[in-house]
Amino acid sequence: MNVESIRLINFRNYNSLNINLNKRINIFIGKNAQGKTNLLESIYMCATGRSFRTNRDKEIINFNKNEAYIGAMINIDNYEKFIEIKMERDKNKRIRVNKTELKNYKELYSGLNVVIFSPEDLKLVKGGPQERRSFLDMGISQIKPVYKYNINRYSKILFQRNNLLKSNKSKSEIFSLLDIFDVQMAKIGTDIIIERAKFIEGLSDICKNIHNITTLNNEDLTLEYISNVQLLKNKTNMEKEYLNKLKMNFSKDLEIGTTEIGPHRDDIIMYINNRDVKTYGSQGQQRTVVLSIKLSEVELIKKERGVYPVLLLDDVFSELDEERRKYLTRSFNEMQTIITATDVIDLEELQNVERSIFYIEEGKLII
Ligand SMILES: Nc1ncnc2c1ncn2[C@@H]1O[C@H](COP(=O)(O)OP(=O)(O)OP(=O)(O)O)[C@@H](O)[C@H]1O
Repeated sequence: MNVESIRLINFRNYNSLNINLNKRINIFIGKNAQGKTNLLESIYMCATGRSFRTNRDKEIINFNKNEAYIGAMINIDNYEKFIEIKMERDKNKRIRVNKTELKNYKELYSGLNVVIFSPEDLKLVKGGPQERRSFLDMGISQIKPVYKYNINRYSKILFQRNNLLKSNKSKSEIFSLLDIFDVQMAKIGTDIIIERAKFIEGLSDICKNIHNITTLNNEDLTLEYISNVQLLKNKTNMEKEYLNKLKMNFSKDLEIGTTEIGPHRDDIIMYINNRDVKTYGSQGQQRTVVLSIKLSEVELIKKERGVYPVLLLDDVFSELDEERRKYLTRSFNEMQTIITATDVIDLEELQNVERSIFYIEEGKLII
């Protein structure tokens, strides 16, 4: 799986860019604020349909323009696919796959899997639960299109349910009107929780090994998935329990004007040697945990899809010590890797692997 070429028009600080990527290693070098992360962002968008930096597409359009375009030729199992995204101010973006426009831009399943690793990912450990849920959602959606569909439906129902809770209708009227939402919520929410638990279980197994290696057997990393709906083997029973919990919590939900029960409150706890990393981990330990999780995601995608994803590394080399840098470098032996850095980087472990080096200045390629 690889990105063959990318074309950007009025995308952030790129007025116009056409670039053919190497199947293996691509290194983009440039000073700060020249457009390196912007380029990774455009590739990420072709894979997932959205940015990893913002939910507001208009931020992506060049300051002085009204529309932006990304076109990427991708190769999946030797089959080429052309993904195009067009963004206009005050309009929803439009996405085309092989020249056919999607009815809904939220339905993009490009088949291109990407894993991004950047210094910002420290939020995965240090940030709030929202960061970890978003990691789960982006990760699972790339492997399972139906999950993405369920997440969109769940968000809509949650929004409607919360609006009803805040409305000035009588308590009994709200209670009876909620029924239709609750049944759907319990059904879709159960599917979401089951998928998340499966994902964490798979990730956790791989993570244990990888983290053992990245810490020279010093640390035992475990990931625990937390939900306020109990995970049961029998899906029908789980849905029933979930529905029951929603009903039991009705008075409290009404009082606070929002829904407390469901996967929108899920979290992941990460432990090193049985201690919560968020609370007790040093900055270096937290960084290594993120590295282990990201590399585990790569392996999980390989396991689920049979091919490696494209790895996007945003300026991470300067943050890692020698040992971890070497480990990371060896891990992208088999996949297309797109790296950004402010200086030339030395990949001595991969001397014989083909690579292209690009220099970026003010949104332009310097030849
Ligand atoms: N919508 C936009 N229109 C034009 N320029 C933009 C837009 N959004 C961001 N930029 C510009 O893009 C540049 C930042 O690009 P980017 O984040 O890719 O930098 P970078 O090369 O990765 O830098 P660093 O090494 O500091 O992370 C900034 O100069 C910023 O002003």
